[in-house]
Amino acid sequence: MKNNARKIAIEILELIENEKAYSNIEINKKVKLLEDIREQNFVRELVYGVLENKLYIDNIISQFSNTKINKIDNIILQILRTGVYQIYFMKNIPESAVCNEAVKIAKNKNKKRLSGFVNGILRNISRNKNKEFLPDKSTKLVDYLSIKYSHPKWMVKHFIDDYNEDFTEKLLSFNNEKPPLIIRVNRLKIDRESLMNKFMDYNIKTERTKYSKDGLVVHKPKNITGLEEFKKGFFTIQDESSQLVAQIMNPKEGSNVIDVCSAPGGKSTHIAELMNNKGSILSRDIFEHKLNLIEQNSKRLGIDIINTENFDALKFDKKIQDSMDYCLVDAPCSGLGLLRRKPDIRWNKSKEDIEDLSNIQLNILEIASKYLKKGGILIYSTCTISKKENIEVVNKFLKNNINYKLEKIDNLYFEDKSKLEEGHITLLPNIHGTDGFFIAKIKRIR
Ligand SMILES: C[S@@+](CC[C@H](N)C(=O)[O-])C[C@H]1O[C@@H](n2cnc3c(N)ncnc32)[C@H](O)[C@@H]1O
Repeated sequence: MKNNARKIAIEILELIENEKAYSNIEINKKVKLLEDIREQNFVRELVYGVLENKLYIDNIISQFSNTKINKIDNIILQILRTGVYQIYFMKNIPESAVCNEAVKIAKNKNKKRLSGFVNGILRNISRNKNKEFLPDKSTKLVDYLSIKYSHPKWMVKHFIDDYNEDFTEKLLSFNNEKPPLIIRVNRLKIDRESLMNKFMDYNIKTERTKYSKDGLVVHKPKNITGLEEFKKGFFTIQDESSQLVAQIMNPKEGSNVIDVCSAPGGKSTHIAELMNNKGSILSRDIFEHKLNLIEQNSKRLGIDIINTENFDALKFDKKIQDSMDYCLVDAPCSGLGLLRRKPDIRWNKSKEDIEDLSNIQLNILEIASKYLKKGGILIYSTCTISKKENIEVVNKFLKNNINYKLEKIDNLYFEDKSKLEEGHITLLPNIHGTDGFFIAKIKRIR
């Protein structure tokens, strides 16, 4: 069983749990061991399926195991989780095959002693697979939502506090759906309609995005980064909500722009495209190695107005004070708007992170604002829907800085017109169908 898809998925899950490895990086590394594309997709489905349904799956295992979940040997636990996922969510796989394969993997992993435990539990679960074992919804709502949709309890409470119970249930359910693939058309090289036609030549159907003027939804994507059009820089993979940041900034050709947290360059390169590659963009990040990604992306997209620099946004840089027409703070954040694309975030963030991050965000915003000229535009964005990291940061900033005010957003279609008037929008996954995002447009008035 050298390159067995189930075994590879189990090894990836073990690395994610024990070493906090990133699912997308580990999957991309390990699926290369499998030649068959269907086998590769099976690994993806198992890893993401288990990560998205971990609490639900563990709750089932705990009904049949005398050993507590946190006392079960880690490899055995991953074998059980992938087994339960297949039994409950992949109904076309025969359950006997699921149990037999799980036992074989346990033996192969030198856990022969525990293979009987695996066999007993999975066979028992398979006999009872129509039961859900959920807490009572009316008396234990947070526990119910946490287990049913597999989000940690603190996160469920956090969403209920920020929004409400009904919204939270819809959001959690949406976070377990498969996200679509969205791309951004590079206007420097091609227009949206022409790129749609090129995709048609490959029999790939695309559709214009609802909010972004540069976006396309790609239906049934097949290895699109292998296409000549990608290599030639005709498009970038980027969610629709993230595309709205540069769109709302709406920078003029020839401007001076700074992006203080810019890697891997998704928004810096979009800003350059909107500026018709004329002007100057200073793209900074605290991680030197990530700056290479911005350079690679710029080269592919035909952009030469971006200069990268390794610089800590928490440090003030006097020499560029009052010099920028536009400034972007795409701040480090909890990522709670990305739970559909990155289920690992559910398990590696804590409530305390939100408090810590909101302090960092405010500090970065305060410092970055000093780089703007009078009349300049400051965009603050995050990929979270947590109010503490979003509007509350902006309000604190405005309270301390009377020379800045929120500015009306006048170049975007958005259902809630009052938010456009106020100068900030929040994209909510279950309402707008995008990743969760917050974008505020602030102007330096004095
Ligand atoms: C949300 S990501 C930026 C994504 C990027 N704007 C894009 O569109 O591709 C936040 C970035 O902030 C960087 N970062 C975190 N702390 C920082 C700091 N103190 N100074 C500068 N960059 C920082 C991270 O390395 C990360 O690349």
